[in-house]
Amino acid sequence: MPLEDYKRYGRQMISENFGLPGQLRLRSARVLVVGAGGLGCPALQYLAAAGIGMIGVVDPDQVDISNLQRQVLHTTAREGWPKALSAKAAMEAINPAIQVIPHIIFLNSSNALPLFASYDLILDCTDNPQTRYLISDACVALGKPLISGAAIRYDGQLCVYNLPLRLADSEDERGPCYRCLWPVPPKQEEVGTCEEVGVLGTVTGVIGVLQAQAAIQLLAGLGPYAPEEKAVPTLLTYSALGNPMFRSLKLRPRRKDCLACGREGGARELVEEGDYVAFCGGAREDLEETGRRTGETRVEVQELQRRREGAVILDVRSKEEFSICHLPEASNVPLKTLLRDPLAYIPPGRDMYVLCKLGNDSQVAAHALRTALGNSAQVKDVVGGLRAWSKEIDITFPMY
Ligand SMILES: Nc1ncnc2c1ncn2[C@@H]1O[C@H](COP(=O)(O)OP(=O)(O)OP(=O)(O)O)[C@@H](O)[C@H]1O
Repeated sequence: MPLEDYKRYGRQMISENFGLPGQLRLRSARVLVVGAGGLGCPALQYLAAAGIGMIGVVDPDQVDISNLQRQVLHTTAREGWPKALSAKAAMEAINPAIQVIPHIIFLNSSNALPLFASYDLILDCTDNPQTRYLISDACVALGKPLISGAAIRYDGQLCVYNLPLRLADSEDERGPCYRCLWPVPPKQEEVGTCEEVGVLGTVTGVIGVLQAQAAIQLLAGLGPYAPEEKAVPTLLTYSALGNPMFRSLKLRPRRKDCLACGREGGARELVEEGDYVAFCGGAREDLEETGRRTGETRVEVQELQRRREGAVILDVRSKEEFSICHLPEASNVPLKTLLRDPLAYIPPGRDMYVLCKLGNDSQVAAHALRTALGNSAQVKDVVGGLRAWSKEIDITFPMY
């Protein structure tokens, strides 16, 4: 190990059971982080600082100002950069001795297996169920441990899937995979993104750092991952507003009937079939094909602008979002409240325009209102929501 590394890593090397062997294991490790967003940034930051020899960063997205509240490797000056390159720049500024490999690609079933093959360990720092299933299946197919994080609103989760249980010998006994725990994907309407339902930067920070911590422990063989121990797979949940904030659940062993890890070659077949979007309920834009979007019942923001005077405008965002900004004529009934009793919100005989931030929730709300009314064209939803309004009608309207 180069002389300067003794100084750089001294504080962690003197920690009990870490030593020079621990540092050398980190130095020769290859870790792949999928997603350089809210979870990926803190995870990458600590992996880089700790001296992981080779770190791959997968993300096709570009840095946006709305990312900076939590995606701590990116900067205002790097707005518009590919996140993988921005992360690389930040990580190399912390630690120039490591190798950072940016992959500016969307992970899919064609590229996952060849990409994962060159790494020892995978971190899932993404934000959508189809990618989570794909990453887990690819890890099972290649026998790689998967450190998975998730965070939304004030809550987060951490789990190490496909965990080798006996690290000292070659017996390939492993803990459950993502599909063992979640054989059925969540319903689309239950999956909220950070953009839709919000997240605190510190919450993604806690979980991302815990992912890096699990990676370091696993690679250096510390604590529950020490070679003489038998690792116990657990699901750690974190709730910033909870008491206690952390809970740890011991996981059941692998499911014998798991489609991925329950049968030889199952995971590889799943990756090769590549049916992840359909498995998770189709692309969200599929709402367009369900018949909810028709010329008669969807209007562009220009039409809302023409008809806003005297019209009933129902804004179905949360009360917090409504308090940030709203059209002066609009009244607020959050989607969840509206869905409990849609009929209660319909003004007799007047046209109603349903509005939200992006134009997704308003479709769901308008559909519920029309169904309650017996398919009336009286209820219309506004394509593109307030984002379209702020782009096309009023550029001074705040967008968040
Ligand atoms: N299949 C995938 N391949 C590579 N990266 C992915 C994939 N799916 C998601 N990601 C990345 O994971 C990251 C998740 O970050 P985060 O949850 O903070 O959301 P975001 O998309 O950056 O922000 P927001 O939801 O606020 O728009 C994103 O940068 C996204 O591009």
